[in-house]
Amino acid sequence: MRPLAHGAAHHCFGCGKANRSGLRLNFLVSDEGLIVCRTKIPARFEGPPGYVHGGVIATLLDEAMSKANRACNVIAMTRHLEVDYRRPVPLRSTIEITARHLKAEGRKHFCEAEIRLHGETLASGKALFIAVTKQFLLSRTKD
Ligand SMILES: CCCCCCCC(=O)SCCNC(=O)CCNC(=O)[C@H](O)C(C)(C)COP(=O)(O)OP(=O)(O)OC[C@H]1O[C@@H](n2cnc3c(N)ncnc32)[C@H](O)[C@@H]1OP(=O)(O)O
Repeated sequence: MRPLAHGAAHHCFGCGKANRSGLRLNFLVSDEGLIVCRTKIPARFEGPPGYVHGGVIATLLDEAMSKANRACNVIAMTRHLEVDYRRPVPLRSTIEITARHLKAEGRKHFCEAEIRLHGETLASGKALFIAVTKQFLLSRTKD
C-alpha cells in the first residue's frame, strides 16, 4: 500500500489538510487500486449518542470512492450515491474504509465502498461518478 497524496493544500471537508474542522482523512492505495483508510471519527461528528452522524458516514463512503477514481487518474464528481446503514458506526473507534472502482462506461464511473469495524461491515455504498474536466472542477475557485 502507498499513500494517495494530494499535490497541494486544499480545503476538502473529507481529506483537506488545510481544513482544520474537516475529517482530514488519509488514504492508501494498493497496486490493484483498492483504497484503504483507517481512522477514528471525533466526537464532534456525532449523530446518535456515541455514533457517527449518517451524513458523515455518507461522506466517508463518497470520499473513499472518489479516491478510487483518482487512483485510476479520473477526475469525477458524484452524480448518484446509495448508502446502506447496516449497523451504527461508533465514534472514536478505529474503523476501516475501503473502496474500489468497478467499471467505466464513457464518462460514467461506478464505485463501491464499505466501512468495517473488526471485520464487520457497518455501512456500504455504491456511487455513480461523472468525469469532468479540471477546468470545470476549478471554475469556482476564483470567487
Ligand atoms: C477530484 C474531484 C473531487 C471529488 C470530491 C468528492 C466527490 C464529491 O462529493 S463531488 C460533490 C457532489 N457532487 C456534485 O456536486 C455534482 C453535481 N452534479 C453536477 O455538477 C452534474 O450533474 C455533473 C457534472 C456530475 C454531471 O453533469 P452532466 O455532465 O450534465 O452529466 P449528465 O448528462 O447529467 O449525466 C451524465 C450521464 O450519467 C447518466 N446518469 C445520470 N444520473 C444517473 C443515474 N442516477 N443512474 C444512471 N445513469 C445516470 C446520464 O443519463 C448521462 O448518461 P449519458 O452520458 O449516457 O447520456
